[in-house]
Amino acid sequence: MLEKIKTMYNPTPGMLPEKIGPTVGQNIGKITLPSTELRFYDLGGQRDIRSIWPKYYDECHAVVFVVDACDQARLTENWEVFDEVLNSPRLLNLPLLLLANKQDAPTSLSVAEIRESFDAWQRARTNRDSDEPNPTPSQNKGKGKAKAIEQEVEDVPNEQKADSAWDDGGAKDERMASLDVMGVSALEGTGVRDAVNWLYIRVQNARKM
Ligand SMILES: Nc1nc2c(ncn2[C@@H]2O[C@H](COP(=O)(O)OP(=O)(O)OP(=O)(O)O)[C@@H](O)[C@H]2O)c(=O)[nH]1
Ligand SMILES: [Mg+2]
Repeated sequence: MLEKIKTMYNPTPGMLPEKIGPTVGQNIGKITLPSTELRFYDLGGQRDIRSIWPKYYDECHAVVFVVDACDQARLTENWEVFDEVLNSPRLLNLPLLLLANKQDAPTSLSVAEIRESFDAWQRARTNRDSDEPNPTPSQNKGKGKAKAIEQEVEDVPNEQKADSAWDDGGAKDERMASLDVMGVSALEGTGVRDAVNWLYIRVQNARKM
């Protein structure tokens, strides 16, 4: 994606798709637009590399999350990761764009399907969460209700506790309602200018506020 952006906006083209390997660490790119320079930090998506993402959160002005719209088998994993990004307090007020990549491929999910997949994943999680504090009578025997609830609270990982204690004033819900999803093909370049324009406008607007 970043290499395509470089090719489309810079005098020196970015790497050709066949030369691109998995991103280990970061790739940096810069494009110049009227009265603005956009600097991109492309971070690898592999599991072990994701832990470096938060190191970039304080400095960035917008986030673009690229999903492989052909890889349906990994969508659940994808949404788990995306949800973490979405809920990172340090990113909460920044422009966030979800890109459904590989729109050139016949098997790719459309923007509408990607959005629906995320919504469905969220609904399933909400249902799961509301089902959880429901121990079976045999599990509950002798413990009493209060004990059972206490146990559940203890089971919540520390990170999650901090997260739920943190009051975002409804910002998460607002973000979900206004989440922008766009279709792109990093291979063919379709949708890439729309995505860059989106970033350009949103970053400029955020600056004015
Ligand atoms: N058909 C199609 N294939 C693509 C497109 N973009 C990337 N690919 C292919 O998908 C594979 C992974 O591409 P990468 O650019 O390495 O993906 P990435 O998201 O940067 O992966 P990491 O760097 O590991 O995070 C490669 O085989 C690419 O050729 C696209 O728009 N269309
Ligand atoms: Mg990469």
